[in-house]
Amino acid sequence: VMLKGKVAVVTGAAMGIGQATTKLFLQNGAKVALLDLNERAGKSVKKALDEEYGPEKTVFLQCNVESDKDVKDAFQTAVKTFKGIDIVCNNAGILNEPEWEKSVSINLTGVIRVGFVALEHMNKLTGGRGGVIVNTASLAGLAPRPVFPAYAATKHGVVGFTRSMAAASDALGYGIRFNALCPAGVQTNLFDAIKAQMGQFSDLYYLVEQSVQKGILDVSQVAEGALELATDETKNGEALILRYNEKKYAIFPTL
Ligand SMILES: NC(=O)C1=CN([C@@H]2O[C@H](COP(=O)(O)OP(=O)(O)OC[C@H]3O[C@@H](n4cnc5c(N)ncnc54)[C@H](O)[C@@H]3O)[C@@H](O)[C@H]2O)C=CC1
Ligand SMILES: CCCCCC(=O)/C=C/C=C\C/C=C\C/C=C\CCCC(=O)O
Repeated sequence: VMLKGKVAVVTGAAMGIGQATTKLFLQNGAKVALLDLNERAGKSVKKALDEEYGPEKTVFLQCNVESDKDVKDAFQTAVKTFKGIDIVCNNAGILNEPEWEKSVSINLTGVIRVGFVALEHMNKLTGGRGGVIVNTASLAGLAPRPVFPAYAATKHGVVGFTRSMAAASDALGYGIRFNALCPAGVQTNLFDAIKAQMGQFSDLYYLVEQSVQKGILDVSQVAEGALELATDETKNGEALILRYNEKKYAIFPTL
């Protein structure tokens, strides 16, 4: 129970990596506010979690990370319900090359929006109790990926935002750690829909097939990575790379 007494907010919590992270955090004693656009899936997950952990451990809040009002309202309700926030998993994301502007809006603008709203509540300088923000980027945030360039751009943005906020937090004394999770392919709905979502790059689908042949991650492995970044107090401004049978921290050039 590494998270006893802690309160977490997870975006994109209704499915995939967000749902697995929510479950692992609950198993470790945290209370979790589940934020997701998909109300039906969110309510159904909440119902299942109520049976396993008790209704007081979670709250589901419908929230579109593209909406300032939704995000502010959801954080306010989470703080009121659980008396503060210690951990935020900024995880909601899509992969849709034809709708690249929407991808930027959710994957990058949404992560920045949620990060800044979280900061208002968690910043030690303004009455918060500090904590940690784990942003779900991707391996596509660290290396070029011809199979989905716009998605890769959003994820590079997430890594850059995370590392910059970590440095700002250090310099200003927010008491908040910022880390990025960088997984390779993970078995989720997003992964299953990949070919159609590649749009004009779908001729490169064979590269995805080649990569997948080596193996693909389970959501539980990514959730373990999120837990490590959330609990290891020595990690700030780090990017944790998760690949099939491999886990390591990214080494960045000092410029
Ligand atoms: N599946 C994979 O291979 C990998 C996924 N990732 C990243 O992990 C994160 C989670 O992805 P998965 O679990 O695979 O996807 P998923 O599609 O299984 O789940 C994503 C969740 O985010 C929610 N969501 C989508 N747009 C939203 C919005 N505007 N506001 C609030 N919630 C929204 C969805 O309703 C869904 O519940 C994403 O950021 C994705 O880019 C990173 C590396 C690999
Ligand atoms: C290796 C990049 C992993 C990016 C993972 C991600 O964020 C979403 C992936 C969704 C589906 C595809 C899954 C695995 C294979 C992905 C990319 C293969 C890249 C091949 C290449 O660019 O050479």
